[in-house]
Amino acid sequence: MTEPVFRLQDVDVTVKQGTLAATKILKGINFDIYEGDFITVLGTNGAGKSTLFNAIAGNLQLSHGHILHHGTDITQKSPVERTDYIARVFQDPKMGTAPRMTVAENLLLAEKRGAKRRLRGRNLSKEKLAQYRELTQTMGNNLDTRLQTATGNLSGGQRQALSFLMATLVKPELLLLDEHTAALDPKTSEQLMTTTNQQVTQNQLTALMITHNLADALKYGNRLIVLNAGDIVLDVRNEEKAKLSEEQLLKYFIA
Ligand SMILES: Nc1ncnc2c1ncn2[C@@H]1O[C@H](COP(=O)(O)OP(=O)(O)OP(=O)(O)O)[C@@H](O)[C@H]1O
Repeated sequence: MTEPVFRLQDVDVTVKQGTLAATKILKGINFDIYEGDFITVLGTNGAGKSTLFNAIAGNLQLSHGHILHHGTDITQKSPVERTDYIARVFQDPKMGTAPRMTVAENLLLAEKRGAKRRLRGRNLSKEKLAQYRELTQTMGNNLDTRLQTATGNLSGGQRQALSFLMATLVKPELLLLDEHTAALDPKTSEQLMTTTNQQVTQNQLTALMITHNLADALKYGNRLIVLNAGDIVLDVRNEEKAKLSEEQLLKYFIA
């Protein structure tokens, strides 16, 4: 197998809250992420899924272990430095977009990822708007008709679709999807999940997607992991993943 894009080596994350004793949330995680992997991430509440994302994105310090990016140790790199190659979409539609800026302005800002971020003026050329219209049409939820609307006035589904586009406009080396459809109604959630799958597979994105939906975890991606009490207890790919059933997965959710 080729070299992983990201490698987690013996990763522990320990947190201390106030006077309480320190708690180890991630326990000796060893995990390789390969280019083109689309990994669904399952686990009970509190298993450590978001903590895993926070560790990868640099929002939480490791108490032990290393994170490598193409073999280079990035353990001490800040979250901002890591945004050059890691993008994230959160569960909350309010995160990830600037509410007072229009859809088009948010997209323009997203284009600056990895480069100077300052938005010089807000002059969007006709060509740029046409390009954004085409791009937003791919989400199939009328976002293309709201390019000049302030993001704060969008529906939750449109705002999540915009967050997804912003995270992927400049292709990240790793896309972290943190239950990004969970706050949406069933129909909108399914629609965003379908377009997510299309975009991830068509653009050969490398992605981790946390979900509590067993059917989605089985249906999407080439690989599936289950976290339990801070450790990866199942890691399957391709044929092995295709053979898994919801019943087999349910075993991991019984205390
Ligand atoms: N910064 C922190 N400080 C203290 N405790 C934390 C911190 N981050 C996470 N925890 C605790 O670590 C445990 C794992 O949390 P985490 O959010 O990673 O779980 P999760 O698997 O994403 O759960 P859920 O499915 O409910 O979102 C929880 O008990 C949580 O309270």
